[in-house]
Amino acid sequence: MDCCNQPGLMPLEQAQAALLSQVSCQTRVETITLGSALNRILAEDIVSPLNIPPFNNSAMDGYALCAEQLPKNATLPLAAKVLAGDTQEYSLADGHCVRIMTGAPLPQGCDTVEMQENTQQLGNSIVFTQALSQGKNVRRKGEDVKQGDTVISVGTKLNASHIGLLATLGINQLKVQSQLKVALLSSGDELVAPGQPLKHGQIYDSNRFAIRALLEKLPVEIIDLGVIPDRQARLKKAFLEANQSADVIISSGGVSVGEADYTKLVLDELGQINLWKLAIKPGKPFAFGQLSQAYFVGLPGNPVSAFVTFYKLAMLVIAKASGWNYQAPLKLPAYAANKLRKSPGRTDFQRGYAELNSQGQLQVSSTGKQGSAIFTSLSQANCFIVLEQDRASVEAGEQVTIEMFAEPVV
Ligand SMILES: Nc1nc2c(c(=O)[nH]1)N[C@H]1C(S)=C(S)[C@@H](COP(=O)(O)OP(=O)(O)OC[C@H]3O[C@@H](n4cnc5c(N)ncnc54)[C@H](O)[C@@H]3O)O[C@H]1N2
Ligand code: MOO
Repeated sequence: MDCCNQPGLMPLEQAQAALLSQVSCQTRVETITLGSALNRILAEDIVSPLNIPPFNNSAMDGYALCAEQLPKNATLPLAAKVLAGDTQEYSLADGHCVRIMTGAPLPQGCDTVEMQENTQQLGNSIVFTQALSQGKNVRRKGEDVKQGDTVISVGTKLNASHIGLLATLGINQLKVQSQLKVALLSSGDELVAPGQPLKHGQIYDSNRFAIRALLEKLPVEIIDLGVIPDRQARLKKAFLEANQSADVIISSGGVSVGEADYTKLVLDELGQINLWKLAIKPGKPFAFGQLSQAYFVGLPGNPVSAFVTFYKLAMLVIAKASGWNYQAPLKLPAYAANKLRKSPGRTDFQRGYAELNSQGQLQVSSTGKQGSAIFTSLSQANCFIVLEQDRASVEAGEQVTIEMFAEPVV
C-alpha cells in the first residue's frame, strides 16, 4: 500500500450520490429566442405544433403520378409543373403526370414520384422506363413528427441538432433555465497568471484557465475571481464575495492537509463544508459543502486532479443546480494496446487515446505519464481509461473500460 491508498477512501459513486442528494435547482425559467438557445437548458417539453413534413412532398426532381396498376414503359401526358414553394394546391387530372421538384407539394391524386433519370420526354408526354413502385419518393405529411408529439424533453441541453429541429417546427420562443452563476478562483501563493514572468518557486495558474474553458461550454455565467493568495483574510474576503454573487463557487487548491491549506478553516466559518478523500486517482482530496447562499466545490490543486474532479463531480453539481438532465459519458470496452501501471486501492482515470486497430477492434493506448500534474497526457487523450478500484496493472491485450470524453471536454 502506498501513501495514497489508505483504507477508508470514499468510492466515487458514493460521493456523486451525496452531491446529488444535497443539490437542488437554483435557476429560474426565462423565455429566449431560438437564436440564443444553443447550450441552454430547456425548461419545458417541446410539443410539436405541426406535422413534419407539413404536407406530402417530393423527395426527388422528377414526375409525380398515380402509379396504381401502371405497367413499365407507361407513357403519360404532362399536365403541369410544381416547384418547391408553390403555395397553390394542385389536383392531378386522371391519366396524367406532373413535373415536380424536390420539396414541392405532391398534387392531390398523386401517390408516387419517379426520378427524372428513369424517364424520357416524348413531346409533351413522359415515358416511365422503369417498373414503378407505388409510394416511392414521397415524403408523407407527419412522417417525421406528428402534431402533438413531444420531441425534446424538459432538462435537455440544446445542441445544434435540437436547434435545427426547433427551427423546423417554426418555434422561435422557448422557455429555458436562467444561467447558473459560477464563481471561479485559484488559491496558492505560487501561482502567477500566464503572460507574467516567473520567479523561482512560482508556476503558472493553469487550473483557472482549464476550468474556465470547461465552464465556457456550459450554460453558466462565470465570475472569475482570479488567484487568491494563501492568506486567511484574503481567502475569507474572496469566499464572502463569491457567496454573495454566485450559485456555485469552484476553487482549486488547498483541500489536502498542507500547512497553507486554509480553505477548510475559512469555509467552516461561512458554512458547512466536508473534506472528502475519494477513492479515485487523480483527485483524492475534494471538498463540497454549502455556504449561506452558494454551493462550494473545492477541487484539488494538481491540474489533472482538478480537471478530473471537475468532470466527475463538479459537473453533477452544475447540472443539478441548473435543471439539466445530464447524461453520464459513454463507457465502452476496449483492448489495452500497452501495459497500464496501477496500484490497487483507488479507481484510476488514466488518460488514453482510443481508436480502431487494423482488425477493427477498439483499442486504447496510454497517452504517456499519468501523474496528477502531467497535463500533456491529458491534452493528447480522447478518453479516460477507467481502471477499477481493486484492479492492479493491466497487460497489453487485456480488456478495460474506457469513457469517451463528452461535453464539456470536447
Ligand atoms: N500529506 C499529504 N499531502 C498531499 C496529499 C495527502 O493526502 N496527504 N494529497 C496529495 C494529492 S493526491 C493532491 S491532488 C494534492 C492536492 O492538494 P491541494 O488541493 O491542497 O492543493 P495545493 O497543495 O494547493 O496544490 C497541489 C499542487 O497543485 C499545484 N497547483 C495548485 N493550484 C494550481 C493552479 N491553479 N494551477 C496550476 N497548479 C496548481 C500546486 O502548486 C501544487 O503543486 O495534495 C497532495 N498532497
Ligand atoms: O489525487 Mo492526487 O489528485 O493523486 O494527485
